Amino acid sequence: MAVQLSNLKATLLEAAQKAAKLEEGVLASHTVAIDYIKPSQFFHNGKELFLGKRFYWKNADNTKVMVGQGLAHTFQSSEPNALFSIEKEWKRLTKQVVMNDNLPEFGPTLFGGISFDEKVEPDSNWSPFSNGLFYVPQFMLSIIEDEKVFLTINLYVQGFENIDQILSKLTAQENQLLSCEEHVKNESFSTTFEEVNPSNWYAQVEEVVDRIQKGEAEKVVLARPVRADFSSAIETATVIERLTEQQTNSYIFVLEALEQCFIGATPERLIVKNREEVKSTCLAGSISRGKTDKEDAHLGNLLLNDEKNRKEHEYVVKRIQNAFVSLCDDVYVPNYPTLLKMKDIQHLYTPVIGRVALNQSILSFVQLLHPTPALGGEPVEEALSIIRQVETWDRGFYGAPIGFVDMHGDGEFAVAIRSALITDRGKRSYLFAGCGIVDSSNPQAEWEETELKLRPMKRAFSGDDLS
Ligand SMILES: C=C(O[C@H]1C=CC=C(C(=O)O)[C@@H]1O)C(=O)O
Ligand SMILES: [Mg+2]
Repeated sequence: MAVQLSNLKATLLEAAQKAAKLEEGVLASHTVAIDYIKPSQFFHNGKELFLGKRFYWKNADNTKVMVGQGLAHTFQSSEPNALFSIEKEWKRLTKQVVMNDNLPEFGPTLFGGISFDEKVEPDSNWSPFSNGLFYVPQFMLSIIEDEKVFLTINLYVQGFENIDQILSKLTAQENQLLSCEEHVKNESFSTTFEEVNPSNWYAQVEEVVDRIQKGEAEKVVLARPVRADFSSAIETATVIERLTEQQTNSYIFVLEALEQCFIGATPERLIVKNREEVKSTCLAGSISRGKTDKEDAHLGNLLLNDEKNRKEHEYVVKRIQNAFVSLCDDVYVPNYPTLLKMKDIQHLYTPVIGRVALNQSILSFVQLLHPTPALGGEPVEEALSIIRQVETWDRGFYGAPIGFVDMHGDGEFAVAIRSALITDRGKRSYLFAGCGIVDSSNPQAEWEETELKLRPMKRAFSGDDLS
């Protein structure tokens, strides 16, 4: 057994004492080092106990995996400015947190995301997510640099009641989560994909190009959904394993909300903050991968020198750079983009690095940066208003920030693209892909670009190679 009961009990009792004194709930957070367990297995082991209350996160440079199960505390907001109220409550909780003192650097973590456009009322598929949904998990597995493995148990404690009963329940749940009885299967799911209104999408791109040419906006990112129906309920852990294997330099994320499951493998970092250092990524401008190294390099060169793609990219660089300048002391941005290559696609890539005052929280960056022109457009309000008029479906959390913040206000958020919403008890899913429309965009080329962007999720769902 990983967690010493007497130690956990001491943490809970201390939190109970504090809660009684403060006359409000206090978060208890207890972390111990444990033996390695495959994170997809840990996720899978919680299916019975915690379905609908789980999350999964792997960062793109493969240095951190976090898997959350169960809810110690939920932050959900349907108000505008969801992040603002969530941050306020998070600060209150972390100020009073009680932790076991052997690993003080691993306090509690808040994981979740916000919707792409809080002015859009969530449709029935997205309503469990509201405008913002964040979890403090009851159990969290953290794997750092592939070797340091920790289990955190969090509990929101309001008084002394039933601590022994709570302890025995936590122990039983912990045993179930760490056991490896039923392995994750790698079965194929017979899948049919159906474009939701394809001909309409061509007309939408034409309309947006036309409106850009008339000067209503400079760039608008237009997206489209694809529906997938599975012959039998899809296994989320299987999809996680395939994405991990196939999208090695992407973030992999899952956020469950009741019966819905949002999942994806995105290459795009919105922001990472580690003490004074903050980094973002400008990712916009795309071309396919070549079949040979020579063809791949040739395509990369075409992309680096393509006027339309450079323009798409430049809007993103300018905006993120300006946002950083407003919050940071020092900002570094290279003069030219380089290439970021994934399995199916290559992108123009420019990192942005800054230094901030220690008391800035990552959430202020999320608030300021989202939506970047890689997902919204330029100018932002004009682009959002065109998206609201032209797209007839709800993006929900697609294209929006997803990630975590720790008790110091540090953390990391990715942009939730290359993603899908699994619904209908695993029998159906909606995949999403978008592309940056500028004055010279061609509907057919943009269609093909979104096809490339859909491939990782299609491959992970169907189990087919698609190469
Ligand atoms: C909107 C998406 O991609 C963005 C990120 C990288 C490249 C993009 C592009 O070239 O259009 C998009 O701005 C998506 O994958 O759904
Ligand atoms: Mg593009």
